[in-house]
Amino acid sequence: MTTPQVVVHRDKELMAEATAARLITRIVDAQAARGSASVVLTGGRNGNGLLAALATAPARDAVDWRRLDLWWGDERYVPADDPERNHTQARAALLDSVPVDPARVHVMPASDGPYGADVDAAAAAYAAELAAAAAPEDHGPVPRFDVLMLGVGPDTHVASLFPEHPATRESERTVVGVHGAPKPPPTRISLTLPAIRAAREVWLLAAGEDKAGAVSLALGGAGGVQAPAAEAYGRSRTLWLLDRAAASGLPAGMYPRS
Ligand SMILES: O=C1O[C@H](COP(=O)(O)O)[C@@H](O)[C@H](O)[C@H]1O
Repeated sequence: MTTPQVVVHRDKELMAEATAARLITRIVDAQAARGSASVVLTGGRNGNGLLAALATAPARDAVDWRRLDLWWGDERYVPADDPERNHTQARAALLDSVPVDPARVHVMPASDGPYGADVDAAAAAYAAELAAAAAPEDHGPVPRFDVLMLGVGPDTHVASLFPEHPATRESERTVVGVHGAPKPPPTRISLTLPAIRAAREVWLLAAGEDKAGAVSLALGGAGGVQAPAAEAYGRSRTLWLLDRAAASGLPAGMYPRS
């Protein structure tokens, strides 16, 4: 487990811009070191805000978009063109305006796809896709993602792992079908905590007053079943990227204040 580092920005706009700049640097460094990079995207307000900031970032063309694998941390199990899909929102925010290789954009299955209503089969298929992409040096059933991003929900959920939900206890599978999620839509696909922890770096994003309670609970020693965000960490780095409102419940001394 890596100790979380907390970075607090003035507001959500600056947080999105600074995180976009950070992500560009991380991708460019990974491409220089290993030839390609792999990033796991998140949905939600902060995830989409980051992608929109990336789309207009002055340095965005420093990324070789064709040498980038994109995965998702979770997806809503609805039809492929549904506006609720994280993929649909990511396309609008960024993916339709950069030259990504479609074969390297690893979209989670949709409910009108080959698995129909069987979300567990859809989740197993995504797990198989991850396993096929894992190299021997990754030493596990998923690639060693360079950066895995997670929006933190007001209830501390990350990906589609909700507090007290059975998916938070999963210790074997890397991807699960989620039934009865408390936030609509109820049927989802999610990476599990073991898959999340395979990433080199895990970045948790939270902005706004409605996230302050979740941030202080997760960083205040809660367990992963009560507060899934508390147990999302990377092998080399765990970074909490916040705005001042989301950080307002943290004790003095947890991050440098300006
Ligand atoms: O449902 C979801 O919510 C979280 C957080 O969303 P936010 O709008 O409260 O920031 C998101 O990270 C996740 O990917 C998504 O499916």
